[in-house]
Amino acid sequence: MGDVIEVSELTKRYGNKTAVDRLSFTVRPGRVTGFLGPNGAGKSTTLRMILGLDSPTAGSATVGGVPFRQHPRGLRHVGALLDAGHVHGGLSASAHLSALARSNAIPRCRVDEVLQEVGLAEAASRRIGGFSLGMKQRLGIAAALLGDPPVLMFDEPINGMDPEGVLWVRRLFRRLAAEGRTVFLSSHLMSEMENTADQLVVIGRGRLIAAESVRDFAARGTRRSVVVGTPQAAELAALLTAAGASVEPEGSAGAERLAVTGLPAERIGALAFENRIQLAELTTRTASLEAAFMELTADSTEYLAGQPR
Ligand SMILES: Nc1ncnc2c1ncn2[C@@H]1O[C@H](COP(=O)(O)OP(=O)(O)OP(=O)(O)O)[C@@H](O)[C@H]1O
Repeated sequence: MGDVIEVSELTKRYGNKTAVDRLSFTVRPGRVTGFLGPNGAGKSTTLRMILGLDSPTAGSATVGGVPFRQHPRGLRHVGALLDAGHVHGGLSASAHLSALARSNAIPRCRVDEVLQEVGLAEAASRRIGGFSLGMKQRLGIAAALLGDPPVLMFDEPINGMDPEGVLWVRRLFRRLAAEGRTVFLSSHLMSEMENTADQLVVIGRGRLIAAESVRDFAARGTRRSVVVGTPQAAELAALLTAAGASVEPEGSAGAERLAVTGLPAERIGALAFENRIQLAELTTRTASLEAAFMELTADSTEYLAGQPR
């Protein structure tokens, strides 16, 4: 159902500042793709170019093989939330969505459906001016969903949401992807993407840093290790070292936990079993995504501790 978003050698310069630098990546349907980068990395500029709101200095961006501006179906083809604060505060939620529906030839009944969907049915006739940021995000998501589009893009959709809102929006994105849509969302926080996205496009200073699955991205960070708890720590450590693993005691001296790298949990368990060593714990520690992200973008943050770089 979804369409592929294809960004190719996309470049945007403002004067002598290069906001987006020969960026190429593909966003596929049926999964949630996170667009990740520190503040000022060029995410919003890229999204605006995909939507045809900014023209590239060089390169191209297409949705379903065609530049977005050439799609006759507009909101019925790509739904987007760019800046939740950028709505007319004097209108009610329902009037705002009705106007959008009219100008995009979307049936009026969709307005009530999407308000219901985002949990704003009760607030439909209230002025948007009095909405919290979280409510404005929900309204922006409602606008993106209005045309029931196969492609959805959201810029920092989780900003300003309360914990319950975050859980709701995660489920919504996952469902939209499961329906076969293309779902592309930006964030500057790895922690937001960790439980939401399947795929990641990571940029820093306008350049591509990584485009891969969340799992592969995590594997780039700290090496995978296995934590083993046992009352026979010294004995097991000797066996594991002999089998080629590297072993570090965990915590304070005399602790009965070992951090093991270089052998998978199954091998460690088998070795212990064969040698009648009792295990109290055997846990594979997955690399922290946050660590991988910090490591990879360390050179690309625009400002470090308030210092322009
Ligand atoms: N209209 C503009 N004129 C000049 N510079 C701009 C303009 N728009 C963006 N920039 C610059 O381009 C760079 C990328 O900005 P962009 O807003 O795309 O980043 P971002 O990754 O979305 O960051 P944030 O999360 O802070 O919004 C920044 O250095 C920004 O200052």
